[in-house]
Amino acid sequence: MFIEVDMLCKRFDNQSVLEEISFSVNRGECLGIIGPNGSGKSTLLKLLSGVESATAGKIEVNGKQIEQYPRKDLAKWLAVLQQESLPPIGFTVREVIEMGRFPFQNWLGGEEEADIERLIDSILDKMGLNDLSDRHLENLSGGERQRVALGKTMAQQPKLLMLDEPTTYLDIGHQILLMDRIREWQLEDDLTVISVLHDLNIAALYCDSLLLLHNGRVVAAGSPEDIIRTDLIEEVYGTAPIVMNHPVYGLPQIILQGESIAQRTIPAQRKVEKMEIVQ
Ligand SMILES: Nc1ncnc2c1ncn2[C@@H]1O[C@H](COP(=O)(O)OP(=O)(O)OP(=O)(O)O)[C@@H](O)[C@H]1O
Repeated sequence: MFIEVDMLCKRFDNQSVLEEISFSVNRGECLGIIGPNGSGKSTLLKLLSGVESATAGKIEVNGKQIEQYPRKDLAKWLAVLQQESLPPIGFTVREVIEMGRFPFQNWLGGEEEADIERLIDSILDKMGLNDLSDRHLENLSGGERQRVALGKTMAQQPKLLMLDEPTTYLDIGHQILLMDRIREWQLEDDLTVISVLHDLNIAALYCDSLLLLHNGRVVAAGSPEDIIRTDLIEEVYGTAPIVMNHPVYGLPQIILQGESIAQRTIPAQRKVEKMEIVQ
């Protein structure tokens, strides 16, 4: 077992934000953390990445508690892709990606320049950033910046990647591109991935397992088929989507329903009285 979380609790002042969270993640697995706004997803990610410390409970990585790893060691195998984690201004795409190597360098540099060049070139290639490599970050679109941010974490060559809502602000093309690159990287390098995701359809398509949080507690954990169910989603999100199997991949996908939509004037030939719900 690569990561083992046991009875984790987090309180801020007197408010309990996470209660008795337990789960495990295998090496090379992608775990999606889902749940409504304020359910504790980002806080859980901060505890897992060592940014915040837990009030109670423990997190073990490879049999050792996360607090026992020196900061510098953590930075060598754990990368976190956060919203807006890029430097503000004045750096080119290539320079930012090179910054991913910082945890491995001493004050003299300390890495073979040719090796680093080769690594950065391959990342620029993989992320489709070749034509942008000399452009300044501040002149890029949101989707391009997010690709650079992922490139920077790739340069770090971590064993464990954590992502906080990586597809927010991205159009569907860039969402798929980003998730595909992460998935390929996961499979090629046996990378373990833990990602907070809002989009349940993306979560079902790209995650091996899901952890559903509500009010700081784990409501359910399991495969996408176990978790993306109308009853569970309604209990937690307060809206009941239709769940269907993806026609190509067979994975569960949700289709939203809303009261006011039913009241719209919809041509008779397009209306269906009742939809069969696939569970
Ligand atoms: N530093 C803090 N001090 C006090 N309360 C906090 C702090 N950080 C988070 N919280 C509270 O903890 C709860 C969970 O927040 P968190 O950001 O983890 O939720 P989330 O599931 O990631 O939400 P969202 O989907 O809206 O981003 C919220 O009620 C939030 O106000």
